[in-house]
Amino acid sequence: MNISEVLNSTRATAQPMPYWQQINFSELVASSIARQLLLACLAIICCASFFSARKQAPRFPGPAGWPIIGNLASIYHCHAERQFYEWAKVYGDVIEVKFGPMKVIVVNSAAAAKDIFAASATALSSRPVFHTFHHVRDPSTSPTISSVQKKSNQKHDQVIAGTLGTTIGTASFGDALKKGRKATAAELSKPAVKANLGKIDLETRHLLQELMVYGSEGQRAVQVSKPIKRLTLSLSLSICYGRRVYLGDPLTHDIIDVEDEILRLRSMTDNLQDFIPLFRYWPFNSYYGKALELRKRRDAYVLRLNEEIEAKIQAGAHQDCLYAKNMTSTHPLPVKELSTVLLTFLSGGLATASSTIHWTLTLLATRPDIQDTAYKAIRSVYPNDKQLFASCEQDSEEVPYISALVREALRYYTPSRLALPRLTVHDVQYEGKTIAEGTTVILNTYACNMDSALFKDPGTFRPERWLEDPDLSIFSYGLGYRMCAGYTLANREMYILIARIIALFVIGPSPDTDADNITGCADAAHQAMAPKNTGIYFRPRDVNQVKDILGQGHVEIF
Ligand code: HEM
Repeated sequence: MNISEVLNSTRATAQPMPYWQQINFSELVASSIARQLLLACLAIICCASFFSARKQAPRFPGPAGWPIIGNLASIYHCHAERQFYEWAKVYGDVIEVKFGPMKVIVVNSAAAAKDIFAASATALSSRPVFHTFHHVRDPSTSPTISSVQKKSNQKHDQVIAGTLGTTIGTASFGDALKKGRKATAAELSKPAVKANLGKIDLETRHLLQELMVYGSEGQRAVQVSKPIKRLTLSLSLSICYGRRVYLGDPLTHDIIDVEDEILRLRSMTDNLQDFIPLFRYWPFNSYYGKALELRKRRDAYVLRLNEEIEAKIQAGAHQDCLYAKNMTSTHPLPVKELSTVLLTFLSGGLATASSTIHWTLTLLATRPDIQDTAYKAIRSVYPNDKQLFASCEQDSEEVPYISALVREALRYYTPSRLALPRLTVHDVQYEGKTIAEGTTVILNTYACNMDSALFKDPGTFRPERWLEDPDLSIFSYGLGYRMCAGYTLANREMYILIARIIALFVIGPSPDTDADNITGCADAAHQAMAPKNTGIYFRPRDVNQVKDILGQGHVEIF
């Protein structure tokens, strides 16, 4: 057979068959049955969720949700706090929404927050447990073991929460929490903060020096996000381990980045797999690998910090710090409780205090009028910078306008806009309705801080409101039993830093600076809301005076 014959014979055999002959009836029947079965299953799931939603009539009003996903489509990856705030205008202060199949109560007004979180404080003393943060399916029993999961030989019942230590803010109610809270509260009390004023002095001087150097004495805009985070991290580490951190050290960046990513995994509105199990089996889902990697990196630096300080203590070369105090105490905390306290310090204020400082500087950059008022207020109390810097050792805040400015920044920007979710351990009654035991409750701190029944013109940034009425409530630190434990430290740190920056520099915006509390956010769904890192100018009011005052502290920033 020659080539043309071969081609002809192939063509002959490749003649298209009649359509009806091509149909494989057995495959068709099988695939259509499979398709119908799939459709039937979906229909059953939809009906079941629809009817179960109807059967358990919601005790609190709220927007209608979709089957399976509930209201997640309206709050995923966007400003959920704003969406809840808008829904509250339609349905009332306390609303019920669905995160997948899970019922969640969201509290959106100052009055309701006080009634529920303050009046029923012990009933709201726990935190819910989430799949990504607390439990991840054991890979040995999982049908979808990813390569990352296979590689790791750790126990997988807990991922982030099962690191060398756990934090107070994520712990469920129980004896361990009570002990951890007691130990942490002691280290964050007023006297403890007073004992650490010298550390706040040093760390704020360090930041001022960085603003001079990185900003070429006011010639260049400074990307302030990392320097501010370094400050808050270094403060925590010097309190806990007697060691400081520098931006030139990769460890600093590692801790800042890991803690930031961990907070992202804790966002209630950004982790669909926490509420819709189907997403845990989506083959391209990277959350599991991410969670394991973060845990590994966090364990590595906690271990490194512990080993370092132990070696220093043995060599007698350590600074005064919590770790050393515990080791030499007659009644030391057990290792687990100590780890909880240390890790709580490390992660507690890192993002929240940093974003409040960052927002305040962003606002000031766009509001020279507020800068002027603040500068005059400082000068009326401290005629020169030496007096201002020496006042750091004082126990009180002597410039009321600066206290009011920080408070207004906490209110208007509300860095932790949905606080941290709570879990009820008893039924809670509110206006004749019941929030049942075991319900997840969210305090919309943003909505409470924007409540027009409490604040006149809530959408306006106006520090004076706190001078007119110093007893106004603020919700940025949460409320009740699990309220923020670190607010005294955070307030002191922010007051000292902001007063010093305003005294030394004129703050200016870069072209993209956006101080709006919604459009200016770097990430709409982050657990700690920070502004975009657009760059800010810090022009020394008097270069020689700044060098003189900073030179007195001998701060090395590298
Ligand atoms: C501007 C700075 C800060 C803000 C806005 C802030 C905000 C919050 C919020 C909203 C909560 C949840 C409260 C609730 O559930 O009602 C919280 C909890 C907590 N914060 Fe802060 N925080 C800040 C700084 C700090 C600092 C500096 C520390 C410690 C170093 C800290 C330690 C804690 C702890 C331990 C909890 C958990 C309390 C518990 O669950 O019992 N915070 N914070």
